[in-house]
Amino acid sequence: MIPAAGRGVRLGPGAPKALRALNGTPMLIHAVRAMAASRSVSLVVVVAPPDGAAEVKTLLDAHTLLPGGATAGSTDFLVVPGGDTRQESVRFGLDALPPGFDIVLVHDAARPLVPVDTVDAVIEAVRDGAPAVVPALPLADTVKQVEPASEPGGPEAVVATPDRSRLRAVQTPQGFDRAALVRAHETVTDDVTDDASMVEQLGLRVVTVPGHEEAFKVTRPLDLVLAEAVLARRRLNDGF
Ligand SMILES: Nc1ccn([C@@H]2O[C@H](COP(=O)(O)OP(=O)(O)OP(=O)(O)O)[C@@H](O)[C@H]2O)c(=O)n1
Ligand SMILES: C[C@](O)(CO)[C@H](O)COP(=O)(O)O
Repeated sequence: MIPAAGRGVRLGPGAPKALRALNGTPMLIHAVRAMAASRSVSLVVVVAPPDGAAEVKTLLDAHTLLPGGATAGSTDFLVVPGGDTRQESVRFGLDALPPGFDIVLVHDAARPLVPVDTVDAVIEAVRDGAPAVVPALPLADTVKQVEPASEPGGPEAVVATPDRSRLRAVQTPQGFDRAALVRAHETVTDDVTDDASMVEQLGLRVVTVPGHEEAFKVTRPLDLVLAEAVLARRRLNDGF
């Protein structure tokens, strides 16, 4: 499932983030291709901006989605309208998921360049029995815990420096046993930023697999520059 219903406020004014172009192709199309590149992915559910489902269907029809130039094959596509929060969008996607799919991957449209090996590693770990799996990377920076500033723009007091060796930055796709993910979305009411933390709240085991630096999230304007540079490098190295 690809939640793609966010506005992209941090990226600045413009179309919904997932529909903005990276080297001429909408970010969402890159993300769909990244997932469809896995032989294990047989259905992609795209959660579109609430009023953009028709536009997303048109885009999916207009682009080659599968590796090797195929336009149809073992991967099917479904588009559903999203909600006001990422959590709500994922729930709408889950509600629309047909029976017969026991493993669900949730992948941000905003991480369009995730390599297929990362996708496959997540699937493998769920198949091996983990109810929830997250790709994770060590942190490049030291992290500080702060108290909120007493006035807007004022200094924040540092209260702790967590042991960085035990912290991870997590990415998507996050992989789930479908029943665990559905239960998490039925049970957890806190507003959280990722699905794995909902499964954590059920007390189920969440494990990591190695993340990838190219699976970064396009969040701020500089990330667009980086994404286009990665695509240009791939074109040079791989010839596509
Ligand atoms: N109501 C929402 C909000 C977010 N998302 C999706 O969740 C993913 C991760 O969210 P993020 O990158 O934070 O996207 P935005 O919410 O669009 O970003 P911002 O907070 O800057 O507006 C994105 O693929 C985004 O489209 C979604 O499907 N529905
Ligand atoms: C799911 C996620 O991409 C994992 O890093 C992240 O939590 C999304 O958070 P955001 O607040 O929507 O950027």
